[in-house]
Amino acid sequence: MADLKLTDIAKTYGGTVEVLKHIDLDIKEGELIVFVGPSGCGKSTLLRMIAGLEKITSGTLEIDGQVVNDVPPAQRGIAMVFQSYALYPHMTVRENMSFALKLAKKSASEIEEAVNKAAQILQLEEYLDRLPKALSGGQRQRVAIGRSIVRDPKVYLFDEPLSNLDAALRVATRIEIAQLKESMPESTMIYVTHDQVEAMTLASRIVVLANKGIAQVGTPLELYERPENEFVAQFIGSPSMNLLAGEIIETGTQTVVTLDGGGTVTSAVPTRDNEKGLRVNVGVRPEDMLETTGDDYLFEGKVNFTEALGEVTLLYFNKVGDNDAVIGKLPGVHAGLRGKSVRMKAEPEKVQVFHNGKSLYYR
Ligand SMILES: Nc1ncnc2c1ncn2[C@@H]1O[C@H](COP(=O)(O)OP(=O)(O)OP(=O)(O)O)[C@@H](O)[C@H]1O
Repeated sequence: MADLKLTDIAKTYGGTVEVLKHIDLDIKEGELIVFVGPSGCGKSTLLRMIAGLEKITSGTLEIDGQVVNDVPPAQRGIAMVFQSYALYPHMTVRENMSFALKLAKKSASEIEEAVNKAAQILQLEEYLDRLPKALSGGQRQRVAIGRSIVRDPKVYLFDEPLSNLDAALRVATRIEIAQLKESMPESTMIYVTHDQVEAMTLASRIVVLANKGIAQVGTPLELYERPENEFVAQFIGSPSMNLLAGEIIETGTQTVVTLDGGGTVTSAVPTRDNEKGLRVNVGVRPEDMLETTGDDYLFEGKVNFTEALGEVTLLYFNKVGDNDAVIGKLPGVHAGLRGKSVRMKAEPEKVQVFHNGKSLYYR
């Protein structure tokens, strides 16, 4: 299938509205790359430039080593699946899936073979003679994916394909997409989503877009465990990672930080001698905060509010200085902690250290 290489790509609308700049990205055959980022950060724009539906303002896009900036969409070997399925309502599932192949003047037997194969992969065999209106939302989305599969594209592009589905169907269709990817290990896929769980579960690598550029590229666990900057730290994971301001008091293979709120914490992020005294933000995820009665706490605060979600309880503490309110997430039910003062600690491996917004882990 295909490798993609994006080099210094930029997009400006109407000569003045700069949306993306300096986008460098290597995508290898067989990867499922997910673009995430805040609303308006340019995810769809980047996908549409790859598809050829939007002009690339500057930079180069290569597919399998060939620069395709000026190659029309139909000749790029790309298939795009949209959030609105865009099925032809008066055509059956079979006709919808055959349409592009008919246009491409394929023979009847070739079309039949391709449609039957796609229908089998997507478990649509029993619906082939139905009209779209007689299908559920999830089935319609499968037909939309089927229309791409029959064309045997080099690259699949998905623009929020599940966002019109209800919660249960989203989960079921997400798993189907994951299985579809497993059944086509060599196909390259790029997937835009707002949904963190989709990003974490589907991606071989996630690209976080923010401030017109790439904030970080990495595997889901790299982004979760070692975010490069505070933006990614707080964008990935829910509730967001807590950031607590403090000062480095011990450097070395482990770093000790005293926090403005009174606590102390050890991080497995190493620091250099000359970084003693540096002002930093310590980052700890709510799920990595552990209750303690000892003196080795990083944070002590009154629980203002609790939310019991069944499997976990969220604890909402006071704000500490300029930072956001601290949130803890304890397994089980702890509604009784409301109004109490609680100490929280964290294991050194789970503690990030940021200076000027960037993780010291990556120097
Ligand atoms: N044709 C256009 N002319 C001018 N600006 C545009 C045009 N299309 C998109 N934009 C702007 O480009 C920016 C990026 O839009 P884009 O749709 O790529 O973002 P997105 O990350 O996909 O957003 P969302 O998550 O909300 O779908 C937005 O600020 C948008 O207003």
